[in-house]
Amino acid sequence: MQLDHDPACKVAFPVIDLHGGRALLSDNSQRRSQVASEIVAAGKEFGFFQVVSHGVGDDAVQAFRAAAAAFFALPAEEKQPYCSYDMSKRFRLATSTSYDGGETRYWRDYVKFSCYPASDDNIRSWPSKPAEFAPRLVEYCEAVQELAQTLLGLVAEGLGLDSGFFAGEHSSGDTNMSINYYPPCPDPAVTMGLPAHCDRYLLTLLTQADVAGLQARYGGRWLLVCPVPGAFVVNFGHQMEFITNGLLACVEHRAVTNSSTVRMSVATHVQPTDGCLIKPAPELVDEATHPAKYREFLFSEFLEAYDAADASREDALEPFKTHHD
Ligand SMILES: O=C(O)CCC(=O)C(=O)O
Ligand SMILES: [Fe+2]
Repeated sequence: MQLDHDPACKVAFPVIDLHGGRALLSDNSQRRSQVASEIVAAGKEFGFFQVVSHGVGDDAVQAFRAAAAAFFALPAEEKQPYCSYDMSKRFRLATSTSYDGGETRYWRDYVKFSCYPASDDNIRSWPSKPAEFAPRLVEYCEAVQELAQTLLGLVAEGLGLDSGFFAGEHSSGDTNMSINYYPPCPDPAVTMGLPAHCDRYLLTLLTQADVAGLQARYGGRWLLVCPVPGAFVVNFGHQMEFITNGLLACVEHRAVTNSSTVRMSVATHVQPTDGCLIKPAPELVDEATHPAKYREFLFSEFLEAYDAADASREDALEPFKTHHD
């Protein structure tokens, strides 16, 4: 198993300056349209990019990451009540670390939960310890949600759609968070952190602080998404690929482990409402030149197919293709 990225590869994922995020961008329409085209160009070429000067305060990022790390550091008996493999649980802690000696081994503990909005149901499901977890989560998610909407507006404009195109049902399902915790691993050469997959949602915003480990597919190989101080890594989920008729593809990615340092990634997944009708945007379809590659379906239908596809990008897309391409 070859886990390392190719050090001879000189390609790097683009780093895009958002000039302070929503407020600053809205004051300058020329700058806004330039950033929108940079985002769409990066999305078409790579499906992965990083944003800096994005308007989410470093304090909010650091404070939430510290609270999340403190959760993982709790004694096992305090975390035990959250431990579950029942996917319907609103907040659950699980591990994919196995000692069974199977072919590929994984080395990751994680929590998955609904992080936004701060509805009563969501708040009730969050851990009460450490005490800073819930308040720091609310702060972090409000800021990240605003950044997500800014990015979605820019993506829409860059594609020639109305800037509010993604603002309604496409992005107003409860936002999901995965906090992935990778302890130092005795043998990274034979152990993956997280298997290759595409995100099932619309848009993912991820922080990985300064520990490398995330790799994404580019040109048939795995390319490291190098940590950039203060940056959010942005990538598109399957829904963006459907809605843009394949223009902004979801790209496979995975995480590798290392033997010396704990790595923690915080992935925020913006998603449609369950009942949202997903279909290629009519503005991006032309029966003669760009026929619709995907049929219409409800987002809930996709979620079932995704689980059945077991992390295979092609198997997840297949039931929704029109076979025009
Ligand atoms: O740990 C990472 O950097 C990858 C996380 C990820 O891809 C996910 O949670 O969907
Ligand atoms: Fe992912």
